[in-house]
Amino acid sequence: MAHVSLRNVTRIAAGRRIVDDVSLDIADGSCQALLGPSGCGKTTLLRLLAGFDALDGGEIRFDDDVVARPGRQLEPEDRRVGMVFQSYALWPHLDVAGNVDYALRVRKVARAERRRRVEEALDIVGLPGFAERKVQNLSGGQRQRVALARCLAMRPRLVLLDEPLANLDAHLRETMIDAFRAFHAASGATMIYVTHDQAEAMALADRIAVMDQGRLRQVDTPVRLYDAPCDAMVARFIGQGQLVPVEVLAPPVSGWARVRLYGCETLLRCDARTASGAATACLRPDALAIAEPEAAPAGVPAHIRDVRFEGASRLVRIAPEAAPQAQLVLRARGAVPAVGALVHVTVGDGWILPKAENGAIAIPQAQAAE
Ligand SMILES: Nc1ncnc2c1ncn2[C@@H]1O[C@H](COP(=O)(O)OP(=O)(O)OP(=O)(O)O)[C@@H](O)[C@H]1O
Repeated sequence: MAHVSLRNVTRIAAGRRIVDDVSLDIADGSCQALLGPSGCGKTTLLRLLAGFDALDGGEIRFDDDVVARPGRQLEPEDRRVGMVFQSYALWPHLDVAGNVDYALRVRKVARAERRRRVEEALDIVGLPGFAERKVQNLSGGQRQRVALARCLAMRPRLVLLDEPLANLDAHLRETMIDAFRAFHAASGATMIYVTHDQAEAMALADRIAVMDQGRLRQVDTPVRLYDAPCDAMVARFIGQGQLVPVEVLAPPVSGWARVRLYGCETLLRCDARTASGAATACLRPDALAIAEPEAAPAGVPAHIRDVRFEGASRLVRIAPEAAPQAQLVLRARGAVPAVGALVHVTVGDGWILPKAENGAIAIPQAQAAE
């Protein structure tokens, strides 16, 4: 286990700051996700942690050890870091036990201890009895479990995972999330999990760091990220957030402010520093609902533009009467009036984005997991 600390970490490539002044504390034994769109710098940050790339500025520490700073670079093999990649990186000519055992043999761990660790690791990842199977005959999910077992057997203090489920189909991904949780519980290692899939990050991580263009936008618990995004990028990226203009009518009371939204008054959650005046709110499809027709008209009058059947629910696109160009999406559970019908849309929940201070984005930098 290790407490990981990054201070002003910067990596420059081809004249660009592809990791730009990243500071982050990751608590001992926690699972930290790095989440962001393609090209935002997550893999580069992971490579800096592993020691595959050198940084151009800042410092990385594992507990009290400085493992990287400009001019000092601890070799990857001396960092006690385990890696799990989307490509599995298994030896095709070895059987399952041979793969799990390989690095232990290189490190000259005693035979009895090796056998015990391999057996234990295969049990934890759900592959008991697979020791003598050839890896070529395993499915993608089983191969990834072997890669996890190999990592577990090494007892690393830090495990770096780079999109480990990207090659698996949706159903397998679900079951593998349980395997990762078991892995994390059994190893007690600090985990840093890179993904562009927010559902994966939410299901696994204690904390999520959202990255964009080399920088951290928000570091928070999954619940806080969903409920209180710090800016427009995070709001849109997480949970299909939709940004709408509102007018805050009065200063907030106990975290709620009265706002005017498309001509209707409603209450939205907000930061205590929210001021009256123009603001932007984040509304999620699940928090909007079509009012019952027999109820007294309340909510935002809007026309139904489009309905998409999704099995358990319908995704409904609406255009507010007060701003027909603005389209909002809501998720409805029951029957939906026909396209073109006028309905009233109620807002069950919404969040007013904090204002940027002095042109900079107000980033909540939550401390490492308690
Ligand atoms: N050695 C390099 N030289 C030049 N540019 C690089 C180098 N390595 C990465 N980049 C660029 O830096 C940016 C960040 O790359 P990185 O692979 O870290 O992103 P990512 O968030 O992991 O993306 P993905 O999810 O697509 O893997 C990209 O624009 C990439 O093209």
